[in-house]
Amino acid sequence: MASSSSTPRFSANDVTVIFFLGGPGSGKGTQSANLVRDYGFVHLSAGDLLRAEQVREGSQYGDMIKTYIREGKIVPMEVTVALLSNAMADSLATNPPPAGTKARFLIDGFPRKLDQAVFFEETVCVSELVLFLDCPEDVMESRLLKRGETSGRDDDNAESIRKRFRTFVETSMPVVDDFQKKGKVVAVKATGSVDEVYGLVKAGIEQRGVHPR
Ligand SMILES: Nc1ncnc2c1ncn2[C@@H]1O[C@H](COP(=O)(O)OP(=O)(O)O)[C@@H](O)[C@H]1O
Ligand SMILES: O=c1ccn([C@@H]2O[C@H](COP(=O)(O)OP(=O)(O)O)[C@@H](O)[C@H]2O)c(=O)[nH]1
Ligand SMILES: [Mg+2]
Repeated sequence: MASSSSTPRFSANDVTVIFFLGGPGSGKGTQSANLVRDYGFVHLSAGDLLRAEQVREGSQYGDMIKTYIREGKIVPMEVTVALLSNAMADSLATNPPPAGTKARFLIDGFPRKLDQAVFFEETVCVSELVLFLDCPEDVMESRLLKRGETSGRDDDNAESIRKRFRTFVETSMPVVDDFQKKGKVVAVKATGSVDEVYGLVKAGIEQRGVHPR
């Protein structure tokens, strides 16, 4: 039987996609800001896009997203992949990369499940690298509880954090392990200060040929 093959919406010849993974509170959002500043990445946080969709007037997904996020569950991938794909298209239309350069997308907090990784790479774009922040749960927990004092996020509480950790171990780490087998992972120890972690991040990606822009 002929196998069906789809062409991704964006060619890896035109855009560079780096997935940015790590447990909740490992520092993805914080380090993303550094990477945007120094490497010209467009930062797309799957969680931020879902939270924006949750409160968007007229969204049919608002209640569903709210429940999934509070329970630390993974929103059905069609929703998240559509948000990411459309955000990439919007960015390319409104803020194209300098002539002769490829647009760089840093996709933060995605893919969190193996089927999302496969679906995204088949339909949107093949990734170049996976940057992984490796951080123990006790460190992530204390960061998240502190973040919860001001974030206003209804998943930054002890009960939701426990559920998010469970989802991360059971569902998201297998994605990292799969990309590891393909030789695509740059793993960084994320327990140091923000500056220390960033130093390791920079060294890791530059070793893979990603340089400041
Ligand atoms: N290296 C670090 N040391 C101490 N606190 C950190 C560090 N990196 C991030 N934080 C803080 O920890 C919390 C979680 O970081 P964040 O970047 O939002 O992580 P993630 O996006 O992976 O959940 C934030 O309040 C952030 O300010
Ligand atoms: O691809 C994704 C990314 C996020 N989420 C949901 O959004 C929440 C928050 O994700 P975010 O990346 O913002 O959390 P962080 O890791 O930064 O704390 C997750 O727990 C999930 O419920 C999801 O369903 N699919
Ligand atoms: Mg984040």
